[in-house]
Amino acid sequence: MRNFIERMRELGRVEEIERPCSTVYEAPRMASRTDKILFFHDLDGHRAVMNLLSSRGALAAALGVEEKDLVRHLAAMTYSGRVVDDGRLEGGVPADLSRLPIMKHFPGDAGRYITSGIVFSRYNGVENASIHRMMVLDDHRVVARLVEGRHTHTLLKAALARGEKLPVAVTIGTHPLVTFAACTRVPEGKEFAYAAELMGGELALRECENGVRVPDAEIVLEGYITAEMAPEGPFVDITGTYDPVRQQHIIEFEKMYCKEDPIYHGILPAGDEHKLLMGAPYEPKIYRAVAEVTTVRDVLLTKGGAGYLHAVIQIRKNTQGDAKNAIMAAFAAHTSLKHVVVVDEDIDIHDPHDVEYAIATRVRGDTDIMIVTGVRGSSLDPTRLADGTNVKVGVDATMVMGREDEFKRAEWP
Ligand SMILES: C=C(C)CCOP(=O)(O)O
Ligand SMILES: [Mn+2]
Repeated sequence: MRNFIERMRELGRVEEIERPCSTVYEAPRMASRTDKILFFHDLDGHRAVMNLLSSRGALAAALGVEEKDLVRHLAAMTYSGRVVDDGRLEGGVPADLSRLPIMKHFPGDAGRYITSGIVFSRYNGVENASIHRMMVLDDHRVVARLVEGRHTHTLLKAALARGEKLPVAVTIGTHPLVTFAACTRVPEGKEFAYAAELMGGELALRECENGVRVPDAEIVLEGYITAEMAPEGPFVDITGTYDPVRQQHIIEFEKMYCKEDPIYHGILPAGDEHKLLMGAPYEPKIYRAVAEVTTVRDVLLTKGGAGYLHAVIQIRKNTQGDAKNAIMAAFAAHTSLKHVVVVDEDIDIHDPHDVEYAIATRVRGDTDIMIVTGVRGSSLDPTRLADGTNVKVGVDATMVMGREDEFKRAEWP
């Protein structure tokens, strides 16, 4: 992470905050007003960064590609990087969360939340990595939101069924591409290989005392997810609304490992970094799925759609029904997706006005809108029903094939 910050410094993308700042609302509010990296030198006495990866430009820079090639580049990945064994993680001390500048973000949040913690777990030979929001209970315990049916939850269930706890190590302050890999729903056990591939081919891992392996990080918290539960939330998540209280599992930390003068990383809920990390990993997945049914050009999860619920897909139609097939492929690739608009190649998917123009001139409400009811939607969408189902809408905003001349915008020679 330090190398990445240094590179962003050279690009003029880091704002140094030398004055003392508070972890309660002040730092989160400052992060909401810029997409530059904020480097706090005194966040309640500690060093911390926010907005580490808060623009597509930053992600492209981290990957060493042009922004316009981002989705195509990611869609070509094969989850095939190499993991290098770097021995044991040394220097652990008893866990003490009071030594970290953990923030309270919004007034109605139930407490302080770790928002960038990657939960690495290992059970029965299967390893997983994913971010979970974690509400602090005391100096060594948090309660974590584990979405049912996802990998961490599945591994936990397997451990609990055998009367065991799930060994985990939570890292804070990793290279942003490692974080990006952890935010991607890869096939089971492929997170390290994907992170290594994104990083250029290799990723070194160290093993904690409980057997869990972790990449380089500013802070590592080692412990177990237990059978014990506690109320978690309310918490402002990706939509900027309060996600309600649920009973969730408690993580008990026994040890922590810190670099010298560690740099804590806080992700602002519903901020640009959160949107990028939660949404952008689905763009290549949707790209690949749509490529199976037609010629796909580009995919974007829009900021207005909370970076997570709305997709715009640019295709070149080969047959008249292609846009509808693309809609179905997208919903299958990202089950939390709610609304999707499919456009032609002449529409700039990064320009909301252009997308609206396509909707205005290429959509007939009776034939071009697909409504799917009773499907699994995002647990974070305020319109979901209690059973988790929701309604999805697909909009075919492409020209009718064979009648292109009637839809094409006039141009000067
Ligand atoms: C941050 C959370 C709770 C992940 C949301 O996952 P989803 O319900 O699958 O959209
Ligand atoms: Mn996984």
